[in-house]
Amino acid sequence: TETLFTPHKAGNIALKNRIVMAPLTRNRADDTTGVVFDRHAEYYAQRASAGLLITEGAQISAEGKGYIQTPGIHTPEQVAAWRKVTDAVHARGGKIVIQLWHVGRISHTSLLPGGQAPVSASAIAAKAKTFTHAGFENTSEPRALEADEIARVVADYAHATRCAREAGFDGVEIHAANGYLVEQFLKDGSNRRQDAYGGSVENRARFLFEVVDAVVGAWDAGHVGIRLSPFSDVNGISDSDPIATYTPVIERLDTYGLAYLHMVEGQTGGAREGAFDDLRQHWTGTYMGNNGYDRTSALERVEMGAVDLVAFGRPYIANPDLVARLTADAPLNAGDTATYYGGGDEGYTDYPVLQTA
Ligand SMILES: C=C(C(=O)O)c1ccccc1
Repeated sequence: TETLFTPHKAGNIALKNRIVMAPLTRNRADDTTGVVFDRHAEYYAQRASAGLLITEGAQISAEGKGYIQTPGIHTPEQVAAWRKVTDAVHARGGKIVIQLWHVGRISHTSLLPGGQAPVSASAIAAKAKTFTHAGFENTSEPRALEADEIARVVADYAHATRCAREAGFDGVEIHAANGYLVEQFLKDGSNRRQDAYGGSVENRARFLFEVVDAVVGAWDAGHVGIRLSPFSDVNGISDSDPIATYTPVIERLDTYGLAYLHMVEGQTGGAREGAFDDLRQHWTGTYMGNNGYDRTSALERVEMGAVDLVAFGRPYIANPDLVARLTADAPLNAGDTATYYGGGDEGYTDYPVLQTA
């Protein structure tokens, strides 16, 4: 039978086990250039025993940046820096994809070129905060993208995909979750457009599918995953009927033959709530479940076929050798929340591995 520790092929990506490192923003990249450092190669390589690593969100453009010290995947310097990470992970037999991120309105004028306003589906400010040089601040009032600007944003996703391929990644994950740009179009609480990108579910999903078409077109479906969070209201996002919105979206995504669907099962990093198992029925490809998994629930949901892969977030911050610990049913290190975001090696590359007897 399939267990947490048996191999699995997710699209074109062969995984040695079902354990995935979920995307985790850690705010340790160079804030001016968006490049990652040697410590990033060490951090990801330490965790290479995972079946799949998903990097922290990496912005696809300067406009897509929403927090201090998050990395980019859209300039030659960023590509060269990420190359060291993929080489280090591959040298340890690991597989790694990069999460393509555009924050939309979850940003601040101080983080954007020329102090410009963040962009979104509509000019509706999020009830959310972000990390700026002044601390934790309210996100800025966004402007609505003009219809004729959308093609440029979609092209930025394709460009970032080509950069990811050049940097040696095994694939990309489209960040379509957690209240960022794609969800700002898809969910009805943040999209009041009167054009072809607003109103009906089909119109609100138009941007999502233009992004999927562009990313798949820049590589191929088997190297592209997508992350959704239908039931999360993180970052001030909301949808009045997630089942009505996401059922047709997932049915149509299923026709692409993507590498995987990564589902945040409930509130991001919170309650496991919402009918995610109903939505799963519309997906025939590889399904990656995330949110609050522990060893027992991971083993159970893989063995009953509820999920194919399990993405662990916080456990991977403090346990580089999570696979060994889950295999041995060993205790896990607790994470130090004070060093989750920002800083250097402390609380990043210095967590201890299990001492084998
Ligand atoms: C990229 C994030 C997400 O997807 O929620 C994120 C950003 C900042 C802090 C935590 C998480």
